[in-house]
Order: sequence, then C-alpha cells, then structure tokens
Amino acid sequence: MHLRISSLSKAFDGETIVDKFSYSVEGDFFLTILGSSGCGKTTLLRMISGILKPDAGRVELQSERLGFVFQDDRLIPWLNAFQNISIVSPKSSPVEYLSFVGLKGHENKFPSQLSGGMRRRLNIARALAFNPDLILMDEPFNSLDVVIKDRLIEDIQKLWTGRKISIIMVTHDPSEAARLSTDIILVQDRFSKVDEIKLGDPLERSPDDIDLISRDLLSRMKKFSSYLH
Ligand SMILES: Nc1ncnc2c1ncn2[C@@H]1O[C@H](COP(=O)(O)OP(=O)(O)OP(=O)(O)O)[C@@H](O)[C@H]1O
Repeated sequence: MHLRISSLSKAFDGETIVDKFSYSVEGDFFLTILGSSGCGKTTLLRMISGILKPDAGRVELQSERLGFVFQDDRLIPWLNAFQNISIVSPKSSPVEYLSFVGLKGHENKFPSQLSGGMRRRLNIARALAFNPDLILMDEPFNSLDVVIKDRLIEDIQKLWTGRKISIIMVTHDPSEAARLSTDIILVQDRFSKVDEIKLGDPLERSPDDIDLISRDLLSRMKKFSSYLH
C-alpha cells in the first residue's frame, strides 16, 4: 500500500487552502491528518479520495477497495441499520459489523431512531462491511461519548493490526493522533506550516509515551492558533 502526493494545490474563491503539498507514505500505515478547525484537513482528504479535483499536482493511491467514513453520516433514512449495511455490501454479515461497533440488538432501527453517536457508529460499521483495504475517516469519533469512543478506538486499532488494512484519519484531537498513528501530517493554518511526524508502531507505545506525544502535538498546534494570539 502506498500514498504519494506531489505538489498538490487547491484554492476556493481565490483563497489558497492547500499549497504545493508533497508527501509520501507506504506499508500498513495509520496516517493521521491533524490540525485545528478550518486548516484544510478535509480538503486534503477529499483530494486523496478523488472526490475533489485538485487545481494542480497529483495523488497516487494504491487501493483496491476504498472505504469512507464521512463527517456527516450518509445513511439511507428509509432503511433500517441492517439494511443500511447490506445494501452497500450484500455479501457481508451486517450483524457481525453491528456488534463490532456496539450496535447489536439495534438491527431493526431506522436512522431517525438512533442517537447521533449511534448513527456515527453505524456509519463506521457500513464502511467496514465493505471489506476495504484502505479506510478514509473524517473525524470518526466526533460526538461519541467518552466510553464508546475509547472502546471504538481500541477496536479500530485491533482491526488495523488484525486485517492489515491502512487507514487515513482526519482529526483535530492530538490524543487520538498520539494513540493510533504510525504517521502524522500536522497541518497549521492552511498548510502554511506542515510537520511530518513518523511514530512507528502504535502498539509499542506505552500510556506515558502517548501522553508525551499528545502534549507535544498540542503545544505545536497552540503555537499557530490564531484564537490564542
Ligand atoms: N467547497 C468549498 N467551497 C468554498 N470554500 C471551501 C470549500 N470547502 C472548504 N472550504 C474552505 O476551506 C477551508 C478549509 O476547510 P476544510 O473543511 O478543509 O477544513 P478542516 O481543517 O477540515 O476544518 P474542520 O476541522 O472544521 O472540519 C475553510 O475555510 C473552508 O471554508
């Protein structure tokens, strides 16, 4: 698996968001695109996925089956949880994936009958059921309560180790990045500064290591926060 980004640029209404950005990573990576709100993380992820066309530059992504967890859940309102999964992935066993995200017993509920956090988990289950070799996740743990979030982070880590898939995740939370990533792209203020951080295997990281990395990331982010200056 590899991702190669060469000299990628994007502007909206004449305002540059991503400016000649190059990056590459390979292997079974867990790449986190980390940065404060509005810095251009989602724009980069959308260009990586091919949903958004860059103004210049190119993305080379080796993947046969791409799964996507969007920021807003894109569930079909008139199908229940089971059907929302089986429609995108008829050969999968939806109950297995619903159990994985803690939604066993909710198979017959429609999206409108689920809480925001449950819909988010259903969204994740649907991406997994597609059996992807690469998953792109945009803020997957937003609006989840802390216990569910902690459990899901553990499960996603198990999935990453067990199935040898690669993951690219967007987040603004340095502690999620410190816990899960093999590699981090820390984006400051619309790509005016980008740190590329290689962390290696997250399973070899102790809670103290995670804490240290998390604090280092936060202090780097604070230096560039316009809100604090
Ligand atoms: N389709 C679009 N048209 C115009 N401007 C856009 C569009 N998409 C994004 N932008 C602008 O680009 C900037 C970066 O947006 P982006 O969604 O990539 O940021 P982000 O880092 O993912 O933020 P957040 O964490 O708040 O989701 C923002 O100022 C946003 O208003």
